[in-house]
Amino acid sequence: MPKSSKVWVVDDDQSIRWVLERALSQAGIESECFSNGDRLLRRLDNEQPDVVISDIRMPGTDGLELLERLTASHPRLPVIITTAHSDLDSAVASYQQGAFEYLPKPFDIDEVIAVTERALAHTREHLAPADDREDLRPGTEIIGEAPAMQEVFRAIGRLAHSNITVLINGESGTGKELVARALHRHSPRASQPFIALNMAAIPRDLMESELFGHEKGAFTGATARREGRFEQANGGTLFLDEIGDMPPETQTRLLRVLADGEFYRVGGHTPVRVNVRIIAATHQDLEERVSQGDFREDLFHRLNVIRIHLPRLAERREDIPKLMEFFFARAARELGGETKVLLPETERFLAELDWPGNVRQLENTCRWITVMASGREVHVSDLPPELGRREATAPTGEGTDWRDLLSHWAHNELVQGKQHILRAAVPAFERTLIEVALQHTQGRKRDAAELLGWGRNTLTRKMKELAM
Ligand SMILES: Nc1ncnc2c1ncn2[C@@H]1O[C@H](COP(=O)(O)OP(=O)(O)OP(=O)(O)O)[C@@H](O)[C@H]1O
Repeated sequence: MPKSSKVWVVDDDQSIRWVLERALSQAGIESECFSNGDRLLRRLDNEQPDVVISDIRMPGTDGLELLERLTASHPRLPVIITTAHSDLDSAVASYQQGAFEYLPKPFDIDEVIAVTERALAHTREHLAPADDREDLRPGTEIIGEAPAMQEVFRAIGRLAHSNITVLINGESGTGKELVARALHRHSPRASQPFIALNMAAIPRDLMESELFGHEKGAFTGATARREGRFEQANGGTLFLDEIGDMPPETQTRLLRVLADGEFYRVGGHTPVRVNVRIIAATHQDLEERVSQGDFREDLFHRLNVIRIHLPRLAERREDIPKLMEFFFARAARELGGETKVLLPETERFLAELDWPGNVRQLENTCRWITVMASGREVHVSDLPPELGRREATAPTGEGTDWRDLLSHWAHNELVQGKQHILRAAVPAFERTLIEVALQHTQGRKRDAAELLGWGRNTLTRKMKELAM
């Protein structure tokens, strides 16, 4: 049986040392605390712990430096890195330098104990972690302190050395492409191309040529030979977004390429060999699509090697303020003007919304506010009307001219890059007036037409057009 195990804890914050020491002792694990990395290193000359838990930021030798020295001198010693500054970079850096685990603060004590016990078991089995370190690459700008996002960061960190196929799941606008790019940037293929392709955006009959390219004369309009995305991504990563929308015949071809590592261009007879890492994403329930016969099961299993789930924004509301701060800074840079800041009540109001468009909707809202709000501080009344801010302003609606609301709406549509906005606005405008007139006349169309200033036939025709 193993001798009594010892965990060394390094943190410059005395209260954290106290909390950890107490929690470990309650779990029956012996520990010893150090206020900085240098002390621990000195002690290491004549003694050795079974596990080290170290903070990442400390005066003197910081967590990453300590980790580097420990992995060099004691490659089998598991080091758990903790950090209050939870960001993707520290997670990835920890794993790249060989950390056993990464724990963002404030931590869940049960999790700390569970991880420590795993690390102790690891030491007992004498399994050395892989020690092929890579340089840390610069910021990836994924904001996420919520536990679910920390899981995502850990997954990216753990996958940093691999070329494995990954399937990313999550609603539209949750950051799937961003995560795919981070996976690529932290992979051995980082210096090679990253090619993104959205299956939902490509017409079905062009999909195969888009993916695999075509030879000259392969079909009408194929006036020259064209490289497909697979060839462009050779050596790098191909990100297949909305994979659930891939038509069955393309699924079959994709499966073959994944199995054989080669394909034929459309109209071609010579096989083309490629080495491409696939990262796929979908907002759909692919298992469900498989069970309905809409997605090939064998392809699903090939893609579903590692799965990363991105939660809806409403499931990580605690990240909303940080995300907004980040998007305000970006919007000010891109669109000009000052960086907006939220007043506390505005922040509270925004943190409670549902955000069906997820992070993308939040980002667009920040752009909108940057252009539209007059002061630097953002009041609830400065928010776009479709966020339902009315309840939060004067309940009577007094002082809110509908033309202001309409103009807010139109600005918002244009900021989002929409076109032909009259097509959406005019029917909505007519529908609203018709509904109100009908309410006033208890549904009598003849009278409602009168109130609107139309003939009865015009009203009937309009209602039909508007499917009312
Ligand atoms: N955690 C995050 N931190 C910072 N920016 C983010 C984050 N998540 C998403 N974004 C930003 O939000 C926008 C939408 O993200 P992205 O395109 O990655 O979403 P998606 O899930 O791929 O959407 P879709 O399925 O509609 O293509 C992008 O501008 C992205 O940079």
